Amino acid sequence: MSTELEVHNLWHEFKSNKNNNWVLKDINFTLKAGELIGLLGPSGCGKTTLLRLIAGFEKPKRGLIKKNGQIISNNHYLLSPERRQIGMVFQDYALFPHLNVWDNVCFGINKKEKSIKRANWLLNLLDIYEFKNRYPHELSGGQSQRVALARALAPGTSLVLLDEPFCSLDVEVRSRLRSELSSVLKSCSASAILVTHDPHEALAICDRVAVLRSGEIQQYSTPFEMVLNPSNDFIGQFVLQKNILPIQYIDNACSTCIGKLSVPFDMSISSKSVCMFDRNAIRIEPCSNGSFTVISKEYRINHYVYTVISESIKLKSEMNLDTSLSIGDRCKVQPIHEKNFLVLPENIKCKF
Ligand SMILES: Nc1ncnc2c1ncn2[C@@H]1O[C@H](COP(=O)(O)OP(=O)(O)OP(=O)(O)O)[C@@H](O)[C@H]1O
Repeated sequence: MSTELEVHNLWHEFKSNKNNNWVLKDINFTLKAGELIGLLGPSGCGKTTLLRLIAGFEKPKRGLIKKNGQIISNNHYLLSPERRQIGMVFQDYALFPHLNVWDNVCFGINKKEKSIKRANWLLNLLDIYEFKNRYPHELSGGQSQRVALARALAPGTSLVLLDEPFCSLDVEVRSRLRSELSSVLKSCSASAILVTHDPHEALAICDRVAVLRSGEIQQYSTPFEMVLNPSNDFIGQFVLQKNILPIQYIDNACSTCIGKLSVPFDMSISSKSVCMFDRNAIRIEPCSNGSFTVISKEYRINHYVYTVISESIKLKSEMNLDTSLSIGDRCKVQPIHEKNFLVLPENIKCKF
């Protein structure tokens, strides 16, 4: 598979930042032709900035970006956005309000027979052919986003940047559209970068996921590898929604504030080690002198998710619907020993 995009040692700051306050720090990744990669991270971590650098709206302070082997950005060269052959799809659709669906999709393409054929093919592929003559205000959110995707792909684009494209859609439309996305991209032989802050979305549909935190990539791997081998506690907590607890190895046993855990002895366990486990790997029980307090209780279809806190330790526990704890109740937390407790000896640096 050839390489569509390469990002090498990319650093970025905005002019207003005077304290060496980098918004992006030493970003490195490649995108292969036909791949869909996710750019995942919490608000403010630099996802949109990275997308804007790739699109050519900003010049990087250090490092370079290559597309199909050619440099398109470095700190003294910027190929203009319209010459990059990169399509963009935004959260708010950004359709031209005065143009109908057909004219929106055909905007910016030549009106030769081949292009017209492709535009019609895309309208059919995205199931919006019947709305060809409608204006944006006559479309639903899902239909508008389909038009935006068709418009981004119409010029024969080989790379599409999608900035939180499903954010304003309701749950059902969102899940239908995102499950169609990879097959639409494959039909067009296009690669894409999908910006999202939703770990489920990124893990569900992307071939590889880059997780950003405070401008740094924490891990770039397939979803499977991320689940199997998370590189640090941030990946465990933010991406995999796991509990994290500091551990110590005392008297041949792994000790935590919720009791001893049966994890294999590991020479590399240190004072920086943590263990990671699922919400169903602990049980909470009412206990008037327990060291934890319930701070939230959320109803899910067949269980509750409780959040309990003790000093700086916050844990989440999935409990049956017959659990009678309420917010403010004291409780104790016990590990369920048959479950998996993964030890992270120390935060490991990201792998590429
Ligand atoms: N034009 C700008 N000038 C100065 N600072 C900026 C500018 N644009 C973004 N920033 C800052 O850069 C950081 C990263 O912003 P960015 O929009 O890339 O984050 P994000 O991960 O996309 O966030 P969100 O998920 O909330 O959209 C933020 O601290 C933001 O305040």
